[in-house]
Amino acid sequence: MRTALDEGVDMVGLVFFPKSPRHVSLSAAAHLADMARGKAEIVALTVNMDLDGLSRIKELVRPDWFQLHGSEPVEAIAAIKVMHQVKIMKALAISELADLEQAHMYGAVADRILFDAKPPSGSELPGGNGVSFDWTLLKDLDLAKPFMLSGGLTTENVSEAIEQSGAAAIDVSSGVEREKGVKDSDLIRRFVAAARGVTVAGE
Ligand SMILES: O=C(O)c1ccccc1NCC(=O)[C@H](O)[C@H](O)COP(=O)(O)O
Repeated sequence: MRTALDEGVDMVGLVFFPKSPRHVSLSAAAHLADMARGKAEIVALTVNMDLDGLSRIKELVRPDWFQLHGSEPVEAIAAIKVMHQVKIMKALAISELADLEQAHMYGAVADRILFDAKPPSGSELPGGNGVSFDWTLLKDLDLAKPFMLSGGLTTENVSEAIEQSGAAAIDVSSGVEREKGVKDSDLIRRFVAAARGVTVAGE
C-alpha cells in the first residue's frame, strides 16, 4: 500500500472476502486505512455482505467507498447508501454486450460502475482473477456517470485498455502481484506510469 500511496493513486482497495488470498481482517484493514486516509480514497470490497457486516467495516475502517462485487440488487444498494452515507461502486461482470444492460439500472443508484471480467469457470473469486474482456464493448456506452475498468490489466495492456474502452479510471490487482495475493512495488510503479502514459527510467 505504501508504494501505491507514494505513487499518488486516487484509491486503494481492501478486500473483505475470506476466500480471497487478499482478504484482510478488520483490524489490519483499520490500520491500513489509517495509513491511507487523507492521501487516497479508501475502498472496501465486499461480496453480498449483510448490513451488520457493512456496519462493522464502516465503524472500524471508515471507508470512503463500498465496492460491491456480488449480486447485490438495486434496492439493497439504495438501502446501503442511506444507512451508511458512503459512496457506492457497483462491480458488474462483463463478457458480452448484453451484460451492459444492467449498467443503466445500477448507474441510477450507484455513484460509480466498475466493469470487470466475468470470473473464469471454477474460480471462487468474483474479482481479482487476472482475466480481461473485450474492452471495445464499452466504447459506445452512454452512461450518465464516468465508469471504471478492471480485469486483467497489466503494464503492457493498460494504455490500450483505456483507449479502447474510454474508461475514466482503472483498477488493478493481479497485474501488480508477483504471486497471487502478493503485491510488488516495482510492478505497481510500472503500472501507474504506464496508465499515466509515462515511461519509467531504465525501460
Ligand atoms: O481481489 C479479490 O480477491 C477480490 C475478491 C472478492 C471480490 C473482489 C475482488 N477483487 C476485485 C477487484 O477490484 C479487482 O481489482 C478486479 O477484479 C481486477 O482484478 P484483476 O483482474 O486481478 O486485476
